[in-house]
Amino acid sequence: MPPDALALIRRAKAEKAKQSTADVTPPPPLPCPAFAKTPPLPPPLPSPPLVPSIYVIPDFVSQEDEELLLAHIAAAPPERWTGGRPGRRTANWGGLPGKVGVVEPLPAWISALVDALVRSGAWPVDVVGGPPNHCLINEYEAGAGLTPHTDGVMYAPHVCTLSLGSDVVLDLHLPSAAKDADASAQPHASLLLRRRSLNVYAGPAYSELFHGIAPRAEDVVREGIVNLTQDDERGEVIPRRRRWSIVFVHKLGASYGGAAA
Ligand SMILES: O=C(O)CCC(=O)C(=O)O
Ligand SMILES: [Fe+2]
Repeated sequence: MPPDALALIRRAKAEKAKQSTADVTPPPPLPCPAFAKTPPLPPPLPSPPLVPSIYVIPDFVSQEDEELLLAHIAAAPPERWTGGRPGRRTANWGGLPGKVGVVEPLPAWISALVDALVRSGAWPVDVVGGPPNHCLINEYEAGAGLTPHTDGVMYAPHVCTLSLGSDVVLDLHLPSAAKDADASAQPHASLLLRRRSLNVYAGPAYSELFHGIAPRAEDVVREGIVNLTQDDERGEVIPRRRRWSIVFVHKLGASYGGAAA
């Protein structure tokens, strides 16, 4: 081989090595959202029967913080995500839902949100028995639904859910109706979850009601939605967009890296 061909090969190899080092250099970490103005927990919603202990806090996070949260979600490694259901995929932090021992602490950007939940009163650590130790993120394609379900006995009966990216109507079903219901069944009551709002449900609302999302391209602001305010225009049609929900729970008997207590 002529000497200049050898030199060319060496240079190409060196370039390739440089390139692969560049590929594995991680991008600079995204800043944590500030959550500077999270509003306090309002009184529970005035309830029809069997919908006590439900709160919806509008504008829980600012637009800037929503953008940062979505950037963090977009930066999550693909292996975090599990799919399978049409139109929805989920990612978990703090160990897998079925594993009682929490095998990882929450990352800084999620911990910052946990601190905001505790500060605002939405997560009463003493009542729940500890801070949130598991975080689940759902990503819904526009119009996708969620079968009515309860979150189960593995968690303390207190959940906070932050809605991002789109407004959606969440339906609440009585257990008797929910047993055979699909997501499109007539609900007992509904909540309008605006983007950036926080939804809290606890106690009987956690244990006794099923919650689900009907698959549909748009929601209509209507009676039967129990958290409407004077500002919500009755009859307004709200097209669904891609939506993310960040769900915080406290897995019972869990400890970082340890076995079940
Ligand atoms: O997306 C939502 O608001 C509800 C999510 C939910 O119920 C769940 O992940 O268990
Ligand atoms: Fe749920």
